[in-house]
Order: sequence, then C-alpha cells, then structure tokens
Amino acid sequence: MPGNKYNGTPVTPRTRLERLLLNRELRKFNRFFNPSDELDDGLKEAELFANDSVLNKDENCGPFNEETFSEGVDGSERLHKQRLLVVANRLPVSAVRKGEDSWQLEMSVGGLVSALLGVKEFDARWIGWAGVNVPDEIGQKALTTALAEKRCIPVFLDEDIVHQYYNGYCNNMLWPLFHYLGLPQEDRLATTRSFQSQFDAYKKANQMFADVVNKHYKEGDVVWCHDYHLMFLPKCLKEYNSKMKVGWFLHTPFPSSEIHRMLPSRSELLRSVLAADLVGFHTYDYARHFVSACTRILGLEGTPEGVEDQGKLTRVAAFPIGIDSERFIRALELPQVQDHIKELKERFAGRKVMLGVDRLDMIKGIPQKILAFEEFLEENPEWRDKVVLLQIAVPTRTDVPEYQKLTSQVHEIVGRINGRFGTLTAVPIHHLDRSLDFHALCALYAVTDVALVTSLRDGMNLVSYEFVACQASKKGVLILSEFAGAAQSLGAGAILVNPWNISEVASSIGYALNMPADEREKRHNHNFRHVTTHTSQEWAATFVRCSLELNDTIVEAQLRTRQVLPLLPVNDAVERYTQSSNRLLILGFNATLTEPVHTLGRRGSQIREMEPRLHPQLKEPLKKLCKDQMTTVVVLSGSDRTILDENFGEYNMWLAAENGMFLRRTTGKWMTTMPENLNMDWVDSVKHVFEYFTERTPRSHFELRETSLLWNYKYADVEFGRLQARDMLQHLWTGPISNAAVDVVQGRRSVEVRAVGVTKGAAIDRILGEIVHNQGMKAPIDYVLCVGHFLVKDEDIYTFFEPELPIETPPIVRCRLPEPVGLPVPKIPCGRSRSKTHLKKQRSLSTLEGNYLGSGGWRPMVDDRISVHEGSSVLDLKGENYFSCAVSRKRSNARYLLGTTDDVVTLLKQLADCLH
Ligand SMILES: O=P(O)(O)OC[C@H]1O[C@H](O[C@H]2O[C@H](CO)[C@@H](O)[C@H](O)[C@H]2O)[C@H](O)[C@@H](O)[C@@H]1O
Ligand SMILES: O=c1ccn([C@@H]2O[C@H](COP(=O)(O)OP(=O)(O)O)[C@@H](O)[C@H]2O)c(=O)[nH]1
Repeated sequence: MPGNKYNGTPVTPRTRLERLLLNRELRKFNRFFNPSDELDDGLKEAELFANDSVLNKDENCGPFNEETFSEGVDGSERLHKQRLLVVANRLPVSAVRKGEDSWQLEMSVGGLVSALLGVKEFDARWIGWAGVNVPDEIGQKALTTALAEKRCIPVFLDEDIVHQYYNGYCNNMLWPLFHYLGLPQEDRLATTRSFQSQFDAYKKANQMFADVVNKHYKEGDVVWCHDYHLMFLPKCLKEYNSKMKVGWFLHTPFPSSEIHRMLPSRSELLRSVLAADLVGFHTYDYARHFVSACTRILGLEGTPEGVEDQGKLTRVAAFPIGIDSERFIRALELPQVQDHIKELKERFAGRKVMLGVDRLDMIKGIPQKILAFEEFLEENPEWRDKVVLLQIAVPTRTDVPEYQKLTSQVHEIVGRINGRFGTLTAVPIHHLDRSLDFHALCALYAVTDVALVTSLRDGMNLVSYEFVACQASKKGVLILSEFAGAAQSLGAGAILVNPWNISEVASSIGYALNMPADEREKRHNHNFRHVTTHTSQEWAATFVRCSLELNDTIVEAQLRTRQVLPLLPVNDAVERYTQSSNRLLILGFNATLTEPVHTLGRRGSQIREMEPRLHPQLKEPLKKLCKDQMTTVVVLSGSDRTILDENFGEYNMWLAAENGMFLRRTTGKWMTTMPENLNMDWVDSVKHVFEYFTERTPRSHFELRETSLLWNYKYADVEFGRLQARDMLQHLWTGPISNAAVDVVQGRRSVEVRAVGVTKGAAIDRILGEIVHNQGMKAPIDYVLCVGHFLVKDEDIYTFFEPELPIETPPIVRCRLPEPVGLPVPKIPCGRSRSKTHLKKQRSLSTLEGNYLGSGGWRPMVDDRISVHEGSSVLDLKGENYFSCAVSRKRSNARYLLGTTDDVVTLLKQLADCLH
C-alpha cells in the first residue's frame, strides 16, 4: 500500500522501545485494515456473555455484571495464544458460599480488576485468593471447580494468614508506606501481632501462591505477578524454576528510597522483586525510585535498562495502565444506561453535578475533597443551590481500624456540611457508602460536570480515565490530584491540584464550574484521545510482549554472565590443591579476607571498615594453612604495614603491604621492594585535596600511606560521593598531579593516587624471588591460588601468571571521568581464551638460587633476573593448577569469580580441612 510504512522495506527496530512501538503500530494497522478481526472479537464476546452462566447477573454482582471477565473454555481458540498466568492477591471474583458444595461468584471492585478485565489477547488464567476462608475439603473442591469455569485458580489462605499477611503486613505496613503515610506508630490493628510475625505470614502466603503457580505452570508460560502483596513471589518462583519468565508489576506508587528504607525488611523485599526478569511501574518516577532504592539500599548498579547484580539484569520500566475504554463507550449506548442517565438528569436538573468515586481509603483524600467543597460553598454562596457533590465511597478493608475511623470521620464532615448548607428539600453532598454496578457508574460519569479526584497518593487512578471515557458528549472537567499517577498522562487536559491545599482545590472547583465550553472541549479532547489509545489491552500487551522479550533478557543476562566470570569450581580447586606438593596462596585482604560490611553506612560499620579486620571464621583455617609445610601463604594488600601486622602477626605467612611495596615474613622484619627512585613530592598537595573533599563529603575518609593516598566514600551518599569524586578528579588533574608521575586508580567508591610503578603485579616478581630464597625452596611451585578484590590497575597480578591476557587500561586516565549516575558502566571486553593446559607463556622468574640483597636490603630484581631453563623454574605450573579468583567483581582478568567474602571463607575452610 503506497505510503504505508509497514508495507515497503521492513523497518528493523534497533532498540526494545522501537520494537514495542513498532508492534503497537502494527496492531493498530492490522485493526484498521482487517476490521473483520475486531468483528470476530465482538462476536466472540457476545457469545461468551450468552454462555456466561456462572456469574450471577443481579445487582449483587458488582460493576461487571453484564460482562464477562473471561472468554469461556474454548481451548481450540487459545491454541495459538500466548499462555499467561496472572497472579494477584485477589481473583477478579469473590466467592460467596451458598451451601456445602455450592458457590456464587461475585465480581470484585477495584482498579486492578478493571484493568485486567481488558486483557483479551492472551490465553490467561488467574491465580489468587477468592476472598473467603474455606477450611473444608468439600468446599475447596467445589469452589475450585466453580472457579475453573472462569479460568480462575484459587489459593486457599486461612484466616490467620489473611489477618497477618493481608490486613497486617500488606494493608497496615506496605500500603501506608508506599503511599507516603509512614509506618504504624501505634498498635492500630488490635489483633495484629508483631511486625516479624506479619512478615513471616507474608512470606508464607507468597510461598503458597508460588506453590499453586508452580503446579499450573507449563513451559513457555509468562507468569505475571501483581502488586505489593506479592513482592516475595518472583524469588519463590525462580527458586522453583530459574527458567520461568517472571514479570512483576506494582499498582501502587513506589516511594522515594528515603521512605522505602524505613521498612525493616527493605533489602529482602527488593532482592525478591529483583529475581523477576521484568519489573514494571505505572510511571517513570516510581521506576526511578525503585532503581534508586536498589542502588542506595542494596548498593547495586542502576543502568538505563534496569538493575544489574553480578551480571544478572532485571529490566525496570514504566508501563502506564489504561482502561477498556470501548467497554465504557459502548455501555453508554445501552438502553438501561440511557434510562439511568435520563433519571439522573431529571433528578439533578438545574444543578451542576460534581462527582467523586473512590474506595473509602485514606489515600483517596476524601475528607480533603469534602472540606474543599465546603470552602467553595462558603466563598460562593450563589452556587449553594446550584451544585451537588455525589460521593461514592466504596467500603474497603473494613477490618482495619484505621479504615473504620476514616468512615466515621467522613460521615461526620458530610453531616456537618449538609447541616450547614442543606435545605429541607436538598443537600449539597450525597454520600454513598457502597459500590455501584457498572451501568450505574457509567451513567453517573456521563451526567457529571466536574469530576473531583483528590488522592493524596494513588498508583494511577482509573476513575479519572473512566470519567473521561464517558464524557464524549458532555465534555466535563476533571480536577485531578498531582499525586495520582494519572496526573502524568491526563495532566494536560485536567486541572491539577495539590489536595493538601484546600483553598487551591476550592478555587479550582470554581474555575471548573465556570469554564467556557471551548476550553472544556479542548481539554476533554486531549484526554479522551489519551484514554482511548492507551488502553488496558495495550498496557497488558506491552508488558507481556516485553516479558516475552525476556527470552532476549535471559539470553542477554546469560551472555553478560558469561562475559563476566564463571564461578570457581571449588571442588576442583581443592582436589588439585591436595594433589600438589608446593602450593602458593596469594590472598588480597580488603573485601577478600575481611568481614562483609553492609554497603549502607551505619556508624558502627564505618568505623570497622576504617580498621579492616580479618573475618573471624577465617582464623582457624588460615592458621592450619599457614602451618602446612607445603603451603606458602602471602597476603598482598593495599593496606599499610600496621594493619597487616595487627591482623596477621600471629600467623606464619608472608605480608606484602602497600600493594607489595613492603614485604616481610611474619617471623622477620619489614623490607622494601619499592623502586629506588620513587618520587613522592606530590603527596602533600594531594593530601590537601583529599582533606578538602573529606571535610565536605559526610562519611567519607582518607588513608595516608607511604606510597599512596586513598579517599574512600563507601559510606557516603552514593550519588553525592560519585559527584564529589568527579569533582575531586578535576581538582587533582588541574592541580597537584598535573605533572607528577602518579597513577590515579578509581575504585567503585574510592579514589587512590599512587606513585607510578606501585602495583601488585610489579611487586609480585620481587616478592616471589624473596620467598623462594628465604624459604630455601627446592621444588618449583606447582599450584597457585590467587584470590582478591583487586582493582583493575592491580590486575597485573593476573597478567603476571598469564602474560597473554590483555592488559587493561587503568580505569581512570586523564580523559576519562567517572560515569554519571544512571549511565551504563563501560564494558571491558573479556572475550579471551584461557588455556587449560600448561601455562606456556609463564613469565620466567628468578631461579631457585635467588637474587636478594639480604634482609632489610631488598632491591628491585628486574635486571638481575636470571632466565630459567626448564626444570629449574620457580614456577612449574600447569594451567589446571592455576586458580585466579576475583571476589565480587564482575569483570576481571581472573579466571573465576567468588561471589562474596563468605565464599572465600568456605573455600579456605575446605582447603584447610584437607590438611591433617
Ligand atoms: O483489593 P483491595 O485491598 O480491596 O484493594 C483494591 C485494589 O486497590 C489497589 O489498586 C491500585 O491499582 C489500580 C490499577 O492499577 C491503580 O489505578 C490504583 O491507583 C491502585 O491503588 C491495589 O493496588 C490493588 O491490589 C487492590 O486490589
Ligand atoms: O462503585 C464502584 C466504584 C468504583 N468501581 C471501580 O473501582 C475502580 C477503582 O480504581 P482506581 O484505580 O481508581 O483506584 P483503586 O480502588 O484501585 O485504588 C474503578 O475501575 C471503578 O470503576 C466500581 O466498580 N464500582
């Protein structure tokens, strides 16, 4: 077709976003040019309604009684559809028991349910709680059968779990916190036990959901977990099956990391969510807050794609929800809705109608709304008999005392205002403590002049979308809280208000009621276009398609994992250790042999970090290893001599301090391996810069060593620390070190300035020579285990053993500044082949005869080194007897990865256990 961009040369989308946009366009295009598809859908739907015998169609059925939420049981239809398991706390129906084995199903009310009803593109099954306690087997069986017809699968939660998990942890902890209402200050839930037992119940409930999902999961399914009730679920699911494609979507706001960090279980919850492959939020702000919480609380890397942890990427993105707008637009044509509209118009003739539709929840700002209306009436007496506010307040979470208190509060205010401004025949506020059915709601939306949404916080707020969808003829005004997610999509057409500012809301009511028709029309059209194009179908399709792309995500994550290091094959390393006769263990100290410290600086940890201490569990194994005649242990560290003395003085080992510039056997004195003409004139001026930044960066500190200076901001605010580091580097380069022979080494949270030549790799040659000489080693070393959290600059220690490895550029050279927060970390290529056979190119070392200058008089050996001939080399190392391990570093020249210092403990314990 001429001019059709999808008909000529295929457009190849380059990015995920481009692919999603292209898909969306293609779907629109198909709908436009293949309207028969739509017709089919319509027919299918009509048939399904006719077949819908399970849902009761009387008033009790709630808002969706004329429609179905499922497509029936036509298996063949679904053959080609993607299977989707939607897991949410609540099923879209609540069950009411009618007898021992008979159940009536009623639609649940709420935004999540409304939105997911629009999802028709997938072969979907719902898994969730039916909102009722069913202790007996007969009842459970009967309910399971009844729900199966609606493609729903129940999770049976008993009363105690519901109380602790749902009323307690979900609605008394997470809900208020995520909506910026803080944590409970008092025991508001009389029967609620402690936080810990609520959290345990939360985990237990999530595990029960996972069990059901796992039972129904088939290979290729996408599992879509919903909301704050199920933050633990992704982790449970991945534990069952790491290949499961798992997405998680949050319907509430995700608060600033400053709020989230109040939660006692903050880290555990974040980590569990991160087990998902895709994590979605309504708005970019919520996604940003989530990434920032992962960075600040877990210390993980945030990238534009998501959050990365040890090479595993969890994608994080905004997927703003929508509604099934067609369903609302169609409903307005139905005779019963038209009748209802007529009734309402007659009832409120001569008065403007204002409408509020909310669950009776603190976050909806109902008292604020009513108070603003009162102020408006107070200030505009001419409007008193010309306007009415209809407030639908759907009861919710009625077991929670806070909600009960809110109900009384609202009743009290409404009563007072009606008493104040009402007449014998009319009251200004009509308050309804109940839900309306779908058609009644549509009719109300249609007759409304001004809708008032004053949420103090709201994930999205679908009511505002539904109102806009029903306003095609009236073109009423939407007053919308700036704290609802919807403000980001409908903000252009709505009047945005701060609900806490009662006067601002009151004056906005006046502005809306008096708004000229052309302005109303413009605003409405803008929003109507948005609501009808950003539908719930689009929302779900985009999320699930993106989940399907998780194929890519998984592959990509695997690729990245492959690019980073494989885990150390511990058993192999131990076995080869036992089979060797002259073993060398080179161990880093900081972040290798030290106790793990939490990334978030607590005062206690910071002090401990400034004085690093040997991991207590390493004392025994280290003692054993050091005593072994056939094992030589070297601790090679950036730390100064005192620190190594304090920590290792009692062991029989070698200590190499300040990156190997000082060396001693613990039985002897310190000697220097420093190049003779090391110029240290720059130290004072660098020290001044470091002092300046330490004073101005709370919780940072610096260490003055003999051959280097280190500024550490590990405990400072991450983002501020990075900014300061950037600034510091500029200061350094333009001032004190502009002409000095120094290297600047940038760590993850540190900046170090060293004299050129001060590296572990440069020192190791000299260190080995001394060791061989001092110990009178006769046999060559046939096993090397080198473990450390070495910075890139110090990775020359690995190149020492494997000279064919690419030499990495030091991370910071004059032209390269630290990456700004949120930008991708440059990838260092790691694609190299590692010979498992004999290390042919092993660097020739000092011979067994040695070349030292006597104790205390060590001098560089480089020139004196005698090249070795086969057989008399210090090293006779087969490739498979060489194990280099980077501790918690994703990309490295080491052969293997050890995840944490705990893994180092396990390894050294195993080695020690082989010794008798
Ligand atoms: O099931 P309840 O505890 O009675 O609560 C009803 C639902 O409330 C919340 O809805 C959220 O989802 C909407 C759609 O994404 C969004 O527009 C709204 O801002 C949110 O508040 C809750 O997240 C659901 O889990 C509840 O089912
Ligand atoms: O009497 C009522 C009042 C509300 N709703 C529905 O409840 C949902 C409320 O969703 P929203 O996102 O506004 O807030 P939530 O209650 O999920 O926090 C909307 O789809 C409404 O149509 C309903 O079905 N009947």
